[in-house]
Order: sequence, then C-alpha cells, then structure tokens
Amino acid sequence: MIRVMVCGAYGKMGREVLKAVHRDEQLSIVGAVDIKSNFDDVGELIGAGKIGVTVGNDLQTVINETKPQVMVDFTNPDTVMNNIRIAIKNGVCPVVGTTGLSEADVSEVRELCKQSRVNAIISPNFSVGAVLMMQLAQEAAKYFPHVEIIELHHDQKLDAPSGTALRTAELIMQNRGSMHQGHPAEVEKLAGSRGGNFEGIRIHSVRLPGYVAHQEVIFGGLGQTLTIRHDSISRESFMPGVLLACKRVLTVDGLVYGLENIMK
Ligand SMILES: NC(=O)C1=CN([C@@H]2O[C@H](COP(=O)(O)OP(=O)(O)OC[C@H]3O[C@@H](n4cnc5c(N)ncnc54)[C@H](OP(=O)(O)O)[C@@H]3O)[C@@H](O)[C@H]2O)C=CC1
Ligand SMILES: O=C(O)C1=N[C@H](C(=O)O)C[C@H](O)C1
Repeated sequence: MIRVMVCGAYGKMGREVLKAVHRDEQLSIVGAVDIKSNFDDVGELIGAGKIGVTVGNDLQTVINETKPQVMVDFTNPDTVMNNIRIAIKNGVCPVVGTTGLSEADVSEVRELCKQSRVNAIISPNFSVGAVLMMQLAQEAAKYFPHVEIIELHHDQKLDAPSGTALRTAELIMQNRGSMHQGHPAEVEKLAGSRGGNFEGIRIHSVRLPGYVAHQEVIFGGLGQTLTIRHDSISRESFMPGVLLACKRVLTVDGLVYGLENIMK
C-alpha cells in the first residue's frame, strides 16, 4: 500500500481525492490537512464511517505523525509552493493539481527534486479528456494558426485564466509561434473584451454557477472553423489521473509536468 496524504482536504477536489484514494486497493489514506481543520475523521468526512485518520492543520506535524510517501495538493496558488517545499524537504513525493504556479515555480520544483532525489508530478489538469483536447489542439495548430480559447468554470475558482487554458496556449505555441490575430487596428470599446493575450492567442474566462470545468479551443481558417471541446461534468473526471499519479510518482525520474507524460 502506498501511504498518501491530502492537502486541501475540505475542498471540492480534496474530498473527491479522499474518496477515490480510500476506495483504491493500492493506496491508503494516512493523513489530511486543511487550513480550517476541525480535526474531523476523514472517513466521516467522505461518508465512509470512522477510519481513525483526522484532518490536521499543520503540514509538517501531519508528516511527522503519519509518515506519508505521497502528498496530494489541491489547495490554492498562495499555499501550494510552501506545501511542495515542505513535502520535498521531508522526502514526501508531491502530486500537485493546484493551478496558478508560475514558470519560475515549476523550475524551482524541478531543481528541488533534483537536489533532494525526490520525485513530483504536477499537472494543470488530471482528466484524460482534457489532456487529449490539449494534444489535439496542439496538432490542429499546425494547420490552423488562428485560434482562441474559451474556458468556462464554476464561480468559486480563484485563478483566471485556468491552468488548463494556459497549458493549452503553451502547447499551441510550440507548433505555431507568436503572431498577431484579428484586425491590426481593432479597438476594445470595453477593456478586456478581447480576453487575455498569450502571444497573440486570446483566452476568455467565463465564471458561472452550474459549471464544473470546460474548455473550447476554436480554430478559424478560410471558410471554416474547427472547435475542440472538453467538459468535466463532475470532479470524478480527475480521479483516474490523480490515482495514476499517486502510483507512478514513486518511480518517475524527478519532476514530471503534465499527466500526458505518465499516461503511455
Ligand atoms: N489539476 C486538476 O486536474 C485540477 C486542479 N484544480 C485546482 O485545484 C485547486 C483546488 O481547487 P478546489 O478544490 O476547487 O478549491 P477549494 O477552494 O474547494 O479547495 C481548496 C481547499 O484548500 C484549503 N486551503 C486553503 N489554504 C490552505 C492551506 N494553507 N493549507 C491547507 N489547506 C488550505 C481551502 O480552505 P479555504 O476554503 O478556507 O480557503 C479549501 O478547503 C485549484 O487551484 C484548482 O484550480 C481543480 C480541479 C482539477
Ligand atoms: O478550478 C478548477 O475547478 C479547475 N482547475 C484546473 C485549471 O485551472 O485548469 C483544472 C480544471 O479546469 C478544473
């Protein structure tokens, strides 16, 4: 059994991860952390009855007391780097879904992994469908350089654009390069109407109750458009990817960035 702890245990993703890990025969929940801990039993939190593991409020203490091998982090952009540093310092392998990490953050994690010989997996999206959507978009960009991204999420999301949208734009850039899109003289009559600008790729973020996580990548060419769309209609969509990462992180080499790199 691989010993797993979860940071952000009371959150939307944290609870879903606790349920999925609890059901998995190769993984065992040994600890959980959340900033607003009431020291609840994790089993009761997920409707599985008492399992004798409580939600703590301090990561270092929980690591000392529970000796995890893997830390899953679904917290927030202000918290995640500190959690990763603590985990790696203690020889615990991070599996990170929290978005909002900068390029410098990812480089720091890569370096920490190398220095400490501890592995980590970071993925802006753990759903297989979203990974395929990104790969198909990257391929389509070879033939359709004009592209815009619309991402749609629940209205409790802290970061915009989504980590997935940024990763999609990065992947598209590898196949088409930076360019201006739209009329050279276009004017925004309302600031922000054309969305965020990632090397010419416009990214539009919708935040509404009712959504989970959705993205459309729209390509335009002469007399045609191509739309690649992915919908996470429930957070269960992320669980096979998270569980796979928990199992693979002990044996990968250093930092792996992106679920696609462990799916094959
Ligand atoms: N990679 C992927 O596939 C996915 C990534 N995500 C990302 O995961 C992250 C979490 O999403 P979601 O579950 O919806 O968010 P939630 O806000 O529902 O959950 C985050 C939890 O972390 C808690 N928290 C805040 N600060 C700390 C801290 N210092 N230590 C421990 N816990 C803390 C929050 O408490 P409080 O509410 O009090 O702040 C909350 O309970 C986001 O960055 C999101 O973008 C989400 C879905 C899929
Ligand atoms: O906050 C979310 O919900 C999600 N966040 C990730 C992102 O920012 O891309 C992954 C998924 O879109 C859900």
